[in-house]
Amino acid sequence: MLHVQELVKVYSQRRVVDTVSFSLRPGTVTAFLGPNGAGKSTTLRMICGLTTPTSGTATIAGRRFGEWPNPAHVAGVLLDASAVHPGRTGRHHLLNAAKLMRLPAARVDQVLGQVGLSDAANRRIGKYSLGMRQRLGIAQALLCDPPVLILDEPINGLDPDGIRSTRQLLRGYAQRGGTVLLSSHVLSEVDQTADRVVMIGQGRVVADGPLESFAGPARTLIRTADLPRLTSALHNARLELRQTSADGVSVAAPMKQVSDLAFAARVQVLELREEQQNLEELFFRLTGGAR
Ligand SMILES: Nc1ncnc2c1ncn2[C@@H]1O[C@H](COP(=O)(O)OP(=O)(O)OP(=O)(O)O)[C@@H](O)[C@H]1O
Repeated sequence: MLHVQELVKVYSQRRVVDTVSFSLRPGTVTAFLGPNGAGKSTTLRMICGLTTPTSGTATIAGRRFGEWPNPAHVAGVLLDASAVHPGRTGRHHLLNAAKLMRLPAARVDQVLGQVGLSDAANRRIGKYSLGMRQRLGIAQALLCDPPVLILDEPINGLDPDGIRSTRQLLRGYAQRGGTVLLSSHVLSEVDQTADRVVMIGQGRVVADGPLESFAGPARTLIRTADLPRLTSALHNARLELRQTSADGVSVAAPMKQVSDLAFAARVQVLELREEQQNLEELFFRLTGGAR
């Protein structure tokens, strides 16, 4: 459905995108993940025909995106959620887009409902939060009900409710056979949304695989009123640990195991939670520390 083949972009003699290749199948959500400046947006812009590749090709359903007579029917794109007129209302903005695409006004209300913006539809975009603009951008990408969605950092700026509903929306879209490519620089943003991760660093794909293959060994953060007693119990269980604060340690074990050990050691637990996977650490692990 979407094929990226050896895409290269050189700016000022620097390869900001360096021989990037991947193919996406219908029915999947793929996260294009990498630190700031890794080359994600440039790759997405090349896929959408907004930036000319130095070499390589990107096709959607067999043709370059810009070669399709009605590209919005082939792929819905959200690259910059701030590129909207602040004086217009959300509904007005989408009605204009719908008119250009010869879609009925009723479709606008459908997509506004899909992204949870019905109540804010008649407010000026200038009064929208970043998260609301992101959702408006997703609504616009959905207007023609295209088989492919390409979204640059769509979860950035969303509140927890917005993240949850966007996840459900994208998962549902993929379950109905859609193909989603979304970029992010935060692993935890995409870990419940994506099936697959293509990770990019310094313009190169450094890893590509199912999401599960990216999860490192589970770690748990625990804070306690009696750290010496807890660390002694953790050492006895032969667990690797590192101190993170005056009263806390990070333990290389699942939360249940750490909780059981703390209980058995009879220490008072002040905080217990799974440690968030750190993208920088993950990136180092995947690249063998070479940057
Ligand atoms: N038009 C341009 N001219 C020169 N350099 C550019 C241009 N566009 C992007 N770059 C550079 O290319 C590199 C990759 O940028 P890109 O925006 O693709 O990264 P990104 O992974 O999307 O990062 P971010 O998450 O910060 O947007 C950066 O070093 C950026 O400064």
